[in-house]
Amino acid sequence: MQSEARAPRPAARSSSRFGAHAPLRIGTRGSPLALAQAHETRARLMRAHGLPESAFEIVVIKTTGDRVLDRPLSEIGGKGLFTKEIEEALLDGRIDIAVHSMKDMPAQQPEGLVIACYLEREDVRDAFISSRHAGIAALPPGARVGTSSLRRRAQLRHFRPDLEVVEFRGNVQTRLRKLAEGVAEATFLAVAGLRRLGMADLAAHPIAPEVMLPAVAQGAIGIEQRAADDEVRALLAAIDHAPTGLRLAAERALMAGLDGSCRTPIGALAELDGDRLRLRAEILRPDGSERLATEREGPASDGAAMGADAAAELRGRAGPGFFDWG
Ligand SMILES: NCc1[nH]cc(CCC(=O)O)c1CC(=O)O
Repeated sequence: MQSEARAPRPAARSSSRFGAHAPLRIGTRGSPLALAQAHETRARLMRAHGLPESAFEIVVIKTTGDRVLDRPLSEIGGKGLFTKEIEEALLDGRIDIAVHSMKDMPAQQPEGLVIACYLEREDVRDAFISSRHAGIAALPPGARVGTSSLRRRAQLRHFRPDLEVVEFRGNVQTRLRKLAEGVAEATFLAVAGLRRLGMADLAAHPIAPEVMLPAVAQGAIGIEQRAADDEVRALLAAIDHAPTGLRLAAERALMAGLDGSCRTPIGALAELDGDRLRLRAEILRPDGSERLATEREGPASDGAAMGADAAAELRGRAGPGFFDWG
């Protein structure tokens, strides 16, 4: 392959099945954020392996979550609203890898697929977005706040029960338009998504995790592949950020232990300090009337066990019906 011969750091992959004539097919949703993440993944692979852009093909796949825009995600139900169609394409061999916002990924992947590669995690915080107010505490009594996230809704109502929450769906651009139209006084967006979209200036008011603990895996991009595809596994190993994987192992084990989905208000954040990991976790009643929080600290390699243990504690304290609307 001529292009590889020209590369500054030729990868030891002369027998690779990928190249300009058989590009590595990268599956992604078509939203601006998803495309930005797919482009970032491609750029990292190009750099790590000295490959030209023509060695990759970006394949856009429409998911149920993209198709149904008039109802809250929590109502459509089912797991993996943003991932099912993409995973089918992976299993069918129509794509070779899939780039995901890990926040939107169910705790378990279908048989035959794995996430073995994470890009370095971005800022994990939510940003408070409003043209008139500087933060949750500054909102006038009874103000309307737009969000479609059960977690953000519950956390907000826990902190400010007077506020009215209105349903806010659609991608980042749609939500900002609704805000400009005055449908609500404020909304929330992940700092990470805004940065990836080149809209970091909108994230002027990040919210401390103590006030709004982020969603499991917020700010992390994961790359899914067929479990048996060793060539892809080796290719991706060069761009894997291991500390991010350790943090997500803890948070995703927590979610699995709580049977978490879009319908359960869960916040979680694992942070590394050297080889120690600290996991903070909380669950809330959907109306925000009660919040149960816990923490674990231990060796970074024990994240999954810590997540499972924290989940068991919270499940026990919550009892049945905790996640039902009260
Ligand atoms: N649920 C949609 C979604 N999935 C990932 C992000 C942001 C980027 C990230 O957290 O990695 C967003 C938008 C948002 O919550 O503001």
